[in-house]
Amino acid sequence: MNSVRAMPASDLLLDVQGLKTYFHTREGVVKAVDGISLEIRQGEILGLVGESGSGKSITGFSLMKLVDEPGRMQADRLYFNGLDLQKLSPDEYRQLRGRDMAMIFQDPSTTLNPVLRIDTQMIEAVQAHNRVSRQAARARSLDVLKKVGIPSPEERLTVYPHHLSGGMRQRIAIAIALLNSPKLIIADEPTTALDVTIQGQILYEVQKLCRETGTALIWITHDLAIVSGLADRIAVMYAGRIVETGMASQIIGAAQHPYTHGLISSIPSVHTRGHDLFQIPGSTPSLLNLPKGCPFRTRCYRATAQCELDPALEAVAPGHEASCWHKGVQA
Ligand SMILES: Nc1ncnc2c1ncn2[C@@H]1O[C@H](COP(=O)(O)OP(=O)(O)OP(=O)(O)O)[C@@H](O)[C@H]1O
Repeated sequence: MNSVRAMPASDLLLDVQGLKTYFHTREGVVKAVDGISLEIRQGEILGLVGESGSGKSITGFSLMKLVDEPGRMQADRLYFNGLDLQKLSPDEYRQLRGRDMAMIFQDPSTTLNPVLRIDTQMIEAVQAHNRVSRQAARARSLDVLKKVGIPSPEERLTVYPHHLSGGMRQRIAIAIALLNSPKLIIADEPTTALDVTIQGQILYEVQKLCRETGTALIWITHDLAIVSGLADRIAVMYAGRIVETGMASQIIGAAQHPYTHGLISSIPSVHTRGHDLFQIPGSTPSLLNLPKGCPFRTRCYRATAQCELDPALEAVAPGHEASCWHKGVQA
């Protein structure tokens, strides 16, 4: 490998500084990810939250180096497990994917090949990264299927994806992500299309497995409620930027950014039952035409003329940062 392996600093697994992914389109430059920084420790669970179009999926795809043309990605620093990801060859990146970092997509058919039986796909996924026999790869597949709560796993192994329900297909896709015990899993809203009860079960099982194996997890969602009980830390994204980040308790209990206040107020609770739910006024601005300064200012109840200048992401408490000129807990 021609990549630089730095001395792994403590238990830091992912160190991203100034990540930008821009799409150069006919209409102009879409700044889908605009200079974000993320640090993830081994075994840590991070919730990446924001409305549709805020750049969450593109952040995940960028880390996996799966951004298609016309997307261009660059970073000031992009280290994973001591490896400088920007120095990896396409082949080295391919080796890393599925072995050390894996992604669970919104739609399981992104992972599953419709014309191959589940056992063929799982055995191939194990053998792509390990010199083991078919028998050993099959045993590993069976073991992981049991871990993700698949009933009658022996039978499921012998079927094609279309014989399974949507929930079952997503569990298989999750099992494939877990097959090679990666150090990091990026889950991109994998439960959104599923029934709420199944969503809860899958979420609980993935979290439990990650805790057991020390796997770090980035759970991407538009639903702050989902990650509030699951994540160690939460990063809130808006218009391609991280606008607030902190421990889950800091975000839920002492949010500083008006956008985070809005997301929290939108969470249904027993108190809102039968009442209209709060909605953040307006909609996400086009990334082609963002307002000058703070991108949230056109929808913000605290906006002043000062917000026409860019606010920096600043510490408000140890491990808690927000980018707002008028940061503070909700009155
Ligand atoms: N190939 C592309 N060309 C141009 N713009 C793109 C492309 N792919 C994504 N984008 C834009 O990048 C922005 C961020 O998209 P992204 O999918 O990351 O949002 P998201 O927060 O994950 O939303 P969702 O929850 O709807 O998936 C959007 O404005 C999207 O239109």
